Formats: sequence, C-alpha cells, structure tokens
Amino acid sequence: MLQENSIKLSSSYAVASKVKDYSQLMKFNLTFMVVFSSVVAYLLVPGVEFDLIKVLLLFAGGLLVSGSANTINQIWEKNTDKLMARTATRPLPSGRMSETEAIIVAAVTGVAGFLIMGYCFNWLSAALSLFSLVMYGFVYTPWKKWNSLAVLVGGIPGAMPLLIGWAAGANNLSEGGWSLFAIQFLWQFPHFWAIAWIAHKDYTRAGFKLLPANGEPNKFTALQAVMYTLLLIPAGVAPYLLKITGGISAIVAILAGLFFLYRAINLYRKNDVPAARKLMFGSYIYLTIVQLAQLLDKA
Ligand code: HEM
Ligand SMILES: CC(C)=CCC/C(C)=C/CC/C(C)=C/COP(=O)(O)OP(=O)(O)O
Repeated sequence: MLQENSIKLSSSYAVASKVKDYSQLMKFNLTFMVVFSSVVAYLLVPGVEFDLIKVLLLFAGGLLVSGSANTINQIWEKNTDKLMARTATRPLPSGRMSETEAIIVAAVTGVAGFLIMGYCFNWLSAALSLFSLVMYGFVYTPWKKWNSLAVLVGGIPGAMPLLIGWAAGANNLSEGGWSLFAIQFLWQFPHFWAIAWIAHKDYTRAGFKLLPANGEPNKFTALQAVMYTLLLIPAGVAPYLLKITGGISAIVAILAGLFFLYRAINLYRKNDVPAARKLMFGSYIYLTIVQLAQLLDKA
C-alpha cells in the first residue's frame, strides 16, 4: 500500500516536472503574450466576428508554431544557456532533456501549427508563420552571436504574430495589419534593452553583445529606449486613424505610451538596474493594456 502510494506520488511528480520542462522549452509566458497579440489582430479585422472555435484554433496554431520556434532557439543555445544564471535551469542546458527529444518536439509542433494555420485559416497565415519560425530559429538565433543588429532582426518574427493574426482573418496584408505590426515592432526595443540591462553580466559571460552599438548599459542605451517609446505614441494612434479601432483605445494608447516613455526617461536619468527593471515591467504593462483596449474598442 505504502509502496503503491509512493509509486503514484513519484509518477505524478514526473508528469508535473515534464509539464514544467515543456513549458520552459516553449517559453510559455512569452509565447502566450505573442499568441494573444495574434488573436487581437485576428479579431480586429473588419467583418471578423468572435467565434470561440476559431479563436481556440488560432491559439493552438500560434502556440504550436511559437513553441516550435522557441524550442529550435534553445537547441541552438544549449551551450550558451549553460553559462547564464537566467537560462541555466532550462531543460536542455541542465541535461533534463535530450537534444533528440527537443528536435522531435520542434518538428512535430512546427508541422502541426503550420497545418492548423493552413487548413483552419489560410495558407497566407501559414506561410507567414513558417517565415517567422525560420526568421527566429534560423536567422535571429545564430545572429545573436555576431552583433546587436540581431535585435532588429528578431523584431521581425517578434511582431509578425500580428500580421499572422490579421492574415488569418483577412487573407491579405492590408494597412490595418501593418499598423498593429508597427506597435509591437517598436515596443520590442525598450522591452529587450531593459532586460539586457538587467542581465548584462550574464550576457557578457556568454559572449553576447546585444545592447545598441555593442555597448555597455549607459545613457546612450537609455536614450535609444526613450526614442522608441516616443515613436510608440504616434504608432499607437495609427490603428484609430486607419479606422480599425475607436477613439477610446487611441487615448489609452497615448496614456500608456506616456507611462512607458516616463519609465524610459527614468532609466536615462537614473542609469541603474532598478530603473531598468521598472522599464521591463512597464513594457509588459504597456502592451497588455494597449492590446486589451484595442480588442474591446474595435471600430
Ligand atoms: C526583438 C524581440 C525580443 C527580444 C530580443 C526579447 C527578449 C526577451 C528575453 C531575453 C526575455 C527573458 C527575460 C528573462 O529571462 O527574465 C524576454 C522575456 C519576455 N518577453 Fe521578450 N523579447 C522580444 C520580443 C517579445 C515579444 C514580441 C513578446 C510578446 C509580445 C515578448 C514577451 C515577453 C514576455 C512575456 C517575457 C517574460 C517571460 C517570462 O517571464 O517567463 N517578447 N524577452
Ligand atoms: C509565429 C512565430 C514563429 C513567432 C515567433 C515569435 C517569437 C518566438 C518571438 C520572440 C522574439 C524574440 C526575438 C525573443 C527573444 O529570444 P532570445 O533568444 O533573445 O531569448 P532567450 O535569451 O531568453 O533565449
């Protein structure tokens, strides 16, 4: 009886730790936010009505493709991830998962996500998903080792989920989709530089130079972050000007933009890790609020 209970306990522990490994492998939080942005774009397409099944399918397709892309990223980075405190406990660098298992996961999820997008939506959205996966897994990831331009390159797959969602609903790439793409594209720079500022020692140890001009965290980095948060304010109004969203969400985007700008200016003034951390959290707050407001305020 006692033995039976302990077998049950250890097998449920094994299941829980496998779930955790898979969640780390697909970078669940990041992937969730990416997929949420895709669903928002889909639902903002003029004429698209809320349909739970479609939304769930888009969630599933996005989760699978983005999960696959993140798995490919971690296969490449197994050795450098071992060198950073932030990433050393991931399943591959810690040795909890074999590379073969990760390759199988990446292939199965990538193909499944691509097919869901193609059969349940259209082949334009499937092709864009594949393009994003290749850009992230096979262009951005190796590029990270060369220079900081990688962040610009990574910004393309990072913002593509909006075009994928738009294409899933509209079967075209009209201005509305691009205006949503622009917001997430610009957003990523302050988002990432705040993170790279906090984790600077980790990145240096692993040989990554991802701050602007291969630099150190300093006023120049902060100024670049200020510039992008500033650009986000007009970009945030574009979906309203294109009659995709209403006036209230445009006001929310301006206010959230001012808040994000304030946090970037604060980093410029203070030049320290606590200010960078505030900017990083500010980035999550900004994007969540703006995309929720857009979703609730469809024109
Ligand atoms: C150039 C593009 C991007 C770069 C270089 C980048 C980089 C990073 C890095 C290095 C982390 C890890 C932080 C940590 O370990 O504490 C991170 C976290 C995160 N990123 Fe990004 N990111 C980019 C784009 C995006 C996009 C497009 C989204 C979603 C829309 C996003 C959402 C997130 C979220 C939610 C987290 C937190 C993950 C967690 O706490 O588990 N990122 N990002
Ligand atoms: C539809 C589709 C395929 C979308 C791809 C979406 C995606 C994965 C976007 C993330 C963008 C990005 C550059 C993240 C940073 O990775 P990193 O390698 O700098 O992070 P790390 O150091 O934590 O591994």
